[in-house]
Amino acid sequence: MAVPSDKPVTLSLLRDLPKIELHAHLSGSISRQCLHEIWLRKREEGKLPSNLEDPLLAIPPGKVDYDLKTFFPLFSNYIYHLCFDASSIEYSTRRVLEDFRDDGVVYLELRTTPRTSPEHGISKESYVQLVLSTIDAFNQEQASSKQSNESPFKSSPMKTYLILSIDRRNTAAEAMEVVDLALRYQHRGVVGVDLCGDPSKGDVAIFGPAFEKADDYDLGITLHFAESESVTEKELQTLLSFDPHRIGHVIHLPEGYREEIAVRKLGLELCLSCNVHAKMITGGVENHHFGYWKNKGCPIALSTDDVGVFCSPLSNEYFLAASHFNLSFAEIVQLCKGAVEVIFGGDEEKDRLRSLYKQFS
Ligand SMILES: CNc1ncnc2c1ncn2[C@@H]1O[C@H](COP(=O)(O)O)[C@@H](O)[C@H]1O
Repeated sequence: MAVPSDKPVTLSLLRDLPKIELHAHLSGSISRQCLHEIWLRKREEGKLPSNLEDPLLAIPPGKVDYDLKTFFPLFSNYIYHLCFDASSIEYSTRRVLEDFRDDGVVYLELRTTPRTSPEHGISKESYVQLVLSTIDAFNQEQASSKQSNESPFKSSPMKTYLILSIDRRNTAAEAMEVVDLALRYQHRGVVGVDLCGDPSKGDVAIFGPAFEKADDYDLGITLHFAESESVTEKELQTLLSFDPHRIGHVIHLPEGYREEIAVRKLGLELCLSCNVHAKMITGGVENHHFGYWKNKGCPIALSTDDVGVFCSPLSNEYFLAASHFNLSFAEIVQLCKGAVEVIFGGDEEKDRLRSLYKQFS
């Protein structure tokens, strides 16, 4: 039965709406509550690095005003000191998956930067294996579990895939290592590679060979693009020369780039709350460049970026878009349908998602 698409757009309707999340960083998606639980457990086991503050104090609930200067150190100075061994990486990954599923996400591309924790026997490869085995187990449970009847929409299990991130501080060799890992685990659900990290760091030109290889072997390519005001045209040209399928944030664009992006019909991963709270844009949601892009023909995937830090689940991102840009439910569904076309998970997944959205008249 078709669901009428003129329903009033409420947050609860948007929670039930089957959603696609394409831009979510694993470590940034861990809730404070989950970090707190890990902290308690590590303290009990006597494994807590000395003086590591309780997450509920270090990242106080309700605090979302992290800007680009205070945001990146959260990971290297704090979160990675809590999630450093197999049990904490597995536990946090699972909780992240549950949070997305509980918010009505039916297709998730989670991204993470392979990292090492030598004292705990974690190499970049075993880190990727740990995350993938947690995703595998979750995907299997999902496939075999009964879906809730409470939702007004025909529900579907959440299916998760992995994107491996190259950090802008990586060397060319480290970037190539990420691509090689992505290729080695393509058969286990790694679908793409990303370029992320502090936009004030590094020279992206050194990553050319890594992205060329990713492209040669049909990995999806997504790049953080024009995140900071200091971005140069040279950098944007270099990034476009990597032939990305999707780009994230897409904020500080010099003249001419909008047209180029529209001609290429690149998938845009737009993160409203993150950009507002981190002051990456001037003003509030109503000033977000989603307003510019919404009718320009590029598929848009509204995304959370780091829901653990900015505290706005995907349903809320859709709600913000609907309320600030006056979108009807039919327009929201249309937005979701657009995102289907730029997923990296292959034709079978696209068919599953297309048929899911067919229920809306
Ligand atoms: C403003 N938004 C952003 N811009 C750029 N990079 C970001 C980001 N949010 C997160 N990351 C990248 O993701 C890592 C944490 O997750 P993983 O350990 O990889 O799972 C951060 O260290 C940063 O490099």
